[in-house]
Amino acid sequence: MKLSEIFKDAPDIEVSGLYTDSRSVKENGMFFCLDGIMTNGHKFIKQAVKKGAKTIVHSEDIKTFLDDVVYIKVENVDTALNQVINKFYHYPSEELKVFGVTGTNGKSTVTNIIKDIYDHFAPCGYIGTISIEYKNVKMQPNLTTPDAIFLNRTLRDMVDDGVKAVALEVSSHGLEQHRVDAIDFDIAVFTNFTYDHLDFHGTIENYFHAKSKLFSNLKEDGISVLNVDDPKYTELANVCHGKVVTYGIHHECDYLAKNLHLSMKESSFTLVHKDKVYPVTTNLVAEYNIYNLLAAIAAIVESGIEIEEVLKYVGTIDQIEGRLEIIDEGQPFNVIVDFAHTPDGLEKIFQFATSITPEDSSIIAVFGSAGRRDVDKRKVFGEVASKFCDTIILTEDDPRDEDPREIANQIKSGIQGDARSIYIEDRYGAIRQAIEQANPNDTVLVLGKGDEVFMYREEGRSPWVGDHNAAREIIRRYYLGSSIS
Ligand SMILES: CC(=O)N[C@H]1[C@@H](OP(=O)(O)OP(=O)(O)OC[C@H]2O[C@@H](n3ccc(=O)[nH]c3=O)[C@H](O)[C@@H]2O)O[C@H](CO)[C@@H](O)[C@@H]1O[C@H](C)C(=O)N[C@@H](C)C(=O)N[C@H](CCC(=O)O)C(=O)O
Ligand SMILES: Nc1ncnc2c1ncn2[C@@H]1O[C@H](COP(=O)(O)OP(=O)(O)OP(=O)(O)O)[C@@H](O)[C@H]1O
Repeated sequence: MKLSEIFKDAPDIEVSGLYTDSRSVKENGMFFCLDGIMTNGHKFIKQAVKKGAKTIVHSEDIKTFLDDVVYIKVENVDTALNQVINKFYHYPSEELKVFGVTGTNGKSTVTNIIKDIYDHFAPCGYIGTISIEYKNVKMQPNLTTPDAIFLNRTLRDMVDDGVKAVALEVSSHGLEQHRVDAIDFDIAVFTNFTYDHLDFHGTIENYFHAKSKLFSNLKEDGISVLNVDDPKYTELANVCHGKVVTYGIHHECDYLAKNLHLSMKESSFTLVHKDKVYPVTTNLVAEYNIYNLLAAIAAIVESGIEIEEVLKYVGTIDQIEGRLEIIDEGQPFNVIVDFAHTPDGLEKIFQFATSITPEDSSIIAVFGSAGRRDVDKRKVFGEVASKFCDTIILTEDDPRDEDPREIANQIKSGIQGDARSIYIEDRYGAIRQAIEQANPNDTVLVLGKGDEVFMYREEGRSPWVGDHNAAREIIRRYYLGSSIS
């Protein structure tokens, strides 16, 4: 594309690509100087030019102008970037039905359910923590919500590949850092709001404000799908732009689940919508997943698909990797791998474990807490776990450059009552200990990493076998004593 097609009165030079990182700039690229947390893109103009940048978009004054480079000064580089992205990639999100899902917990689950169901009607993509997926493409993401350039390039690829809708996980970081400012959202979904990410946002108010941007910035004919049972519902409803629809279990709402029956294998409930009742049976288990399912059903129905059609597919939703993943190798006790990594997420999975574990049996939980992230939640993890668990095995979970034993001690400081806790640094060893000590009917919970097959250590991201693979292998090899196929 020509620079003159992007900026009025600019020279007629070719722009080959858009970049915010000087290290990845290519010949004839346009480099945007963003001010970040660690550093400032304005410092890397020389490097960007050396790598081939011919246009620099900046907001700060430039001391030395380099030859053969076009400098474009703007008021706000983030705003300019998002406007240019849309021109450069030809407004891809306007050609898609875009579902944006935000909230503390449940984003991956709700987006995956939306994709799973919507795919029955038209090809739907998914972008989030677990993967980036559409048609035959499946990629491992670096972030939950990708940076704006990558995100819009991917959406353009989706459109060109015939994809009609996308379910996008929208993190509070992504909202705060303008990663989704170029996206034309049709439906914005709110799951819930509890404590998380205060290391980044500083205060709970800032965290909520970041989340609420998805709804307050929605277009006039956009639709917000809100959890009526969440304490933040009213506050959020007040800032929503466009139509608001609600879902829930405990308050009157547009998509109401009543008469819940929950078991280890499936859940059923009566869905009340527009004075009609629909019996629903789903393979999703645990009450919080009823909320996730309601959010997805509401979003898809509001996007224009008949409710009767949508409900045909809720019984066979694909297992979402690492989310309440039941590991069944024939052992006489429950083993569940789950991505719970917030106090509320932990509480919810412990409640589920309590509901499936006989009173005279034990709940054994294996978990840690991430290094360099939300230090204050560690003690709370201990408090929550000790309310529900008989044995707590503390272990490493993305320690980064922190000492995992010190993190475990901070979790331990919250443990109260009779719960027994031990520390086994090696995560594989910790899972093995839990499985070897489990008695029939006990429940073993392996929490915090979900489907992740990497671990952030001091030296960076290193491979990890994955909790689900570790649990399966340990059950077969050490518990059942059979060889691995
Ligand atoms: C805290 C955070 O979100 N940081 C993101 C942010 O980094 P930053 O603001 O520190 O950027 P910076 O390093 O100061 O650099 C400023 C600018 O200079 C540029 N630069 C920098 C160095 C250089 O040599 N050349 C250069 O051009 C950078 O590309 C950037 O444009 O902008 C970067 C570029 O887009 C992101 O890669 C980076 O994500 C980091 C890697 C990250 O780990 N983010 C996590 C916390 C995150 O966003 N997580 C949420 C999900 C959370 C959840 O729900 O669990 C997510 O959406 O993934
Ligand atoms: N609706 C919910 N309410 C409370 N907890 C939930 C809910 N849905 C999922 N969880 C818990 O949170 C964990 C993470 O779920 P999920 O990956 O869907 O959330 P997320 O918001 O995408 O998290 P992240 O952005 O950190 O990946 C689950 O493994 C489960 O323990």
